[in-house]
Amino acid sequence: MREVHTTVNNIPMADKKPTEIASLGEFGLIDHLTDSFSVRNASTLRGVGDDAAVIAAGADEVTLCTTDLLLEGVDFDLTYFPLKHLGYKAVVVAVSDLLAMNGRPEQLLVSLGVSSKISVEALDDLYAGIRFACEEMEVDLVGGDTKASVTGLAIHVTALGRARKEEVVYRGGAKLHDLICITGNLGAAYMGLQLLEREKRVLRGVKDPEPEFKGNEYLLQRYLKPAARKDIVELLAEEKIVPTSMIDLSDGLASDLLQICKASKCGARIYLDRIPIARQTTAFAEEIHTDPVVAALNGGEDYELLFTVPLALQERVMRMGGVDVIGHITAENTGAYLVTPDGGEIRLKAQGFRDKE
Ligand SMILES: Nc1ncnc2c1ncn2[C@@H]1O[C@H](COP(=O)(O)OP(=O)(O)O)[C@@H](O)[C@H]1O
Ligand SMILES: Cc1ncc(C[n+]2csc(CCOP(=O)(O)OP(=O)(O)O)c2C)c(N)n1
Ligand SMILES: [Mg+2]
Repeated sequence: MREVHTTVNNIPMADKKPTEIASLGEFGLIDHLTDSFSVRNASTLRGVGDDAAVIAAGADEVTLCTTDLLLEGVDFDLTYFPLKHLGYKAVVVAVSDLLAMNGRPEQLLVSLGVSSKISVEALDDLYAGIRFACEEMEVDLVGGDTKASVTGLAIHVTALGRARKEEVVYRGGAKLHDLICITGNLGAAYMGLQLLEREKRVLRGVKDPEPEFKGNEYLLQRYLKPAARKDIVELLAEEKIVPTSMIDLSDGLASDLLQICKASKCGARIYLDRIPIARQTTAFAEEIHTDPVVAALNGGEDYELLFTVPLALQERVMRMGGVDVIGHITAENTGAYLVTPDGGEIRLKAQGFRDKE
């Protein structure tokens, strides 16, 4: 009998074992799946590869579009994640990608996969959080889709925004000697997650569990109710600063800075003692015998902004407040490094949450 040779993306299926997703990693998988697509419409100014897609809307304006999927058991655990907070966070995760393009968020579409164990009251709580986020970030809920789910809860948020064409900031615009700036502090959300997971472990099987969160409230807030930095995008506009590149910190500083380096074809030096880390993050990291810097580099879910500006804008950036300069852009062939206080250099590796999966 003749052997059948089907090919999928040029992989002969009859001769080869199926390729495990883990061998590509998430970013490798996205590239593998999307590489063979070309852009057909002149209105698609930027497709796959940045925080949001950029679509022409008139002569000077663009529409920005991004989508994020949150899955129960993967992105959140309903034993300790209040639904109101979850609704709020789902909006933040999507809106943050529009802000990372220097855009104004305007509309949201929210789709749900709802498992039978979820009550109408629980969904009311989820939507109270979504409503609160819509009011705070001045966005309109304009649609979505609702289905029963046979697995857990799935929340899928698409966010649309707008920007002037020349003000859109891409990942790929960082230039040699630019300053690397970040907002807020890093690693707190990851420590909040560690705290919640610890209390869940300790209190497993206890009838009326009373988790111990005293002194760590800030960590919980950063994990359960992160802020989208719309204030920073507004401040940048007030100061008339258009960053050369920008990304939101969802996957951890190391992984996200490497995305800037890859897209901008550059290297980077960041200084360990300049990475802002909150007191509670350091204290809790010590308590559980982990390194707060590792949490900042690889923890993820901070939803702060990382951007680069020309050296000449240092004073203006510092004047904004809430922004720290943590390093500078170097030539591509010098790689991306973390410089320790004793002058040691550690090569940055993408060890974000997703790369460990
Ligand atoms: N399954 C997919 N099909 C097409 N494009 C995708 C897919 N998954 C992710 N992307 C695109 O790949 C890029 C990187 O995705 P991701 O790292 O999730 O971005 P972000 O962290 O900013 O949300 C984005 O432009 C995103 O739209
Ligand atoms: C139960 C649980 N386990 C692990 C995590 C950690 N976690 C989930 S997503 C994520 C980073 C963001 O990744 P992704 O959803 O791919 O965001 P994107 O880059 O697409 O914006 C992290 C650190 C979590 N929040 N909850
Ligand atoms: Mg992003």
